[in-house]
Amino acid sequence: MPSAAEAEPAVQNCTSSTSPAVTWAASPSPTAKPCKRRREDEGLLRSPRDGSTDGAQQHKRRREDEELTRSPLVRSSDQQCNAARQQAMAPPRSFEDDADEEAVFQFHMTRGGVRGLVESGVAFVPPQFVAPVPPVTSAAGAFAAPSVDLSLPRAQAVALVGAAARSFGIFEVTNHGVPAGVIDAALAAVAAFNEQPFAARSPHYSPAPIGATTYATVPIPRPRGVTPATTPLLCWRDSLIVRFDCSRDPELRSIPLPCRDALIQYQRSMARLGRELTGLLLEGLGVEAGRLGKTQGCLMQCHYHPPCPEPERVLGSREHADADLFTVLAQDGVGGLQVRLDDGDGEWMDVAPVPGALKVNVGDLLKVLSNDEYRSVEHRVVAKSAREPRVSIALFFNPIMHGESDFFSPFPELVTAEKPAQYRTLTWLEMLANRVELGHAKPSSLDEFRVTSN
Ligand SMILES: O=C(O)CCC(=O)C(=O)O
Ligand SMILES: [Fe+2]
Repeated sequence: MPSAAEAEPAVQNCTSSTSPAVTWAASPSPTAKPCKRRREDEGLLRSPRDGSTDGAQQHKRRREDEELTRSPLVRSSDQQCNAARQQAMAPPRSFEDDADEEAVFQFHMTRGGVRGLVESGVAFVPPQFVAPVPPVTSAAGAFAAPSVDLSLPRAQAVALVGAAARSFGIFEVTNHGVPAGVIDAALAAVAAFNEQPFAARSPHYSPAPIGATTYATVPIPRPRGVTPATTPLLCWRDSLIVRFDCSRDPELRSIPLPCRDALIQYQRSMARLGRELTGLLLEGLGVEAGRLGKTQGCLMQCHYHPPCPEPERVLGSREHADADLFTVLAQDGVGGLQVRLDDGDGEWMDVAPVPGALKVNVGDLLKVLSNDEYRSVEHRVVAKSAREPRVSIALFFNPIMHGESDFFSPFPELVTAEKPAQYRTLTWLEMLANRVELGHAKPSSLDEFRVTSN
C-alpha cells in the first residue's frame, strides 16, 4: 500500500505497496543533466482536456489542468517532509546506489515505460530489469486460493474468510456483487491506455504524481541488507496509480481519458464489497464488524505488463506483502501471480486467475491489528508470456485515515496473558517510512514494530 504501489510519500491517507516514486524527482543524480528531450517533454505535460466548448470555461479548465499537470519536479510540503524523513533514515549511500539511481533516472527520462522498450523492438532485457536470481516462471507447484462464495449465509462466510486469512492471508471471492462488465471494462481500459502510441501516453508519464495520478514504471524498494541483491532494480511493468482521495484533484481529471470513466466506475462499484470484506475479516477475528469505522479503497494500482522478450529473466512485480488492511485484485486470464506461504523460506507457487473471482490479500496493517492471528501474504508476479500483455488492478483498502494522528495497535480483545501484544503502537506514516527503508519483503517489513520478549 506504496500502488506501491505500491507507498509513495505523496500518498498521505492511503495505502500502497510501492515505493516513493518521488525519490527520483527529489534527487536526480548530480551526473544526470536535464536534456533537451526533458524540456520538450515538460512542454508536453498538459493533460488532454475534456472537450468543453464554452470559452471562459475552457480557459478556467486549462488553468486548472495546468495546475494539475505542473512539472512533477515541484513537490508539496508533505512530499518534502516525507523525503526528509526518508533521507534521515537512509543508510549511507554507496557507488552502487548512485549507479542504480542514475540507471532508473535515465530510464524515466525516456518517458516510454516498459511498453516503450517493447515498441522499440528490444530483443533482450536491459540490465536494470534483469533479476539477479532468475525467477522460476513455471513454478514448482500451484496454489488454489480458498474460495469464498459471498452468497453463503453470513456465519459460514465469516468462518471461511477467517480460516483463509489465518492460514494463508489470501483467498478469492465469488458472487461478490461487482458486475463482470465493470471489471472487464476497467481491465480493458487499462490495456487501451497503455497500448496507445507513445505520443499519447508519454505526456502522462511521471514517477511523481500529477494530480491524483502517477503513470510510470514504479520501482519498489529492494530489501535492504541482502547482498548481493536478489531482485532487479525495475520490474517489467508500467503502472497507473490513482489516489481517489486526492484533495488536489477531487474530480480525478488527471486520470487519462481513455480509462477515466471505467476506473472511477470500478472504484465506486467496489465500495460495497470493501465494506462487506471489512466486516467479514473483523468478525472472523471475533471483533465487531464496525470496529474500524469506515474503510475505503482509495488507492488503485493498475498494472500493465507488456509482453517480454525474455520472460524468464524479469519480475513483473517484486516480492512484497501489501501494507494495507486488505487488497482486492482483479486480473485478466494471463496469470503470473505467485505466493510464498512460509515467510521467506518456501517455494513460490502459482496462483491461477479464476474467471469471475476476485482475489483478496490480507495486508500488514490487518496482520498487526489481528495481533498475528492473520497472515499477510507474500506475493510477486512473474512474466508468463513473450507474446501477451498482462493487466491487473489492485485496490487497497484502509480505514479512513488522517495521517500522523492515526495510531494502530493490536485490538485489545485479541491481547491476552498467553498472547501479549506482538506489535507496539504505530502510525501509518511510520509503517510507510519503514517499508521505504527496509523494502517491502517479509519478514523485515514489520520487524521494526514487533515487541521482542526478553
Ligand atoms: O499484479 C498483480 O497481480 C499483483 C499486484 C500487486 O501485488 C500490488 O499492486 O500490490
Ligand atoms: Fe501486492
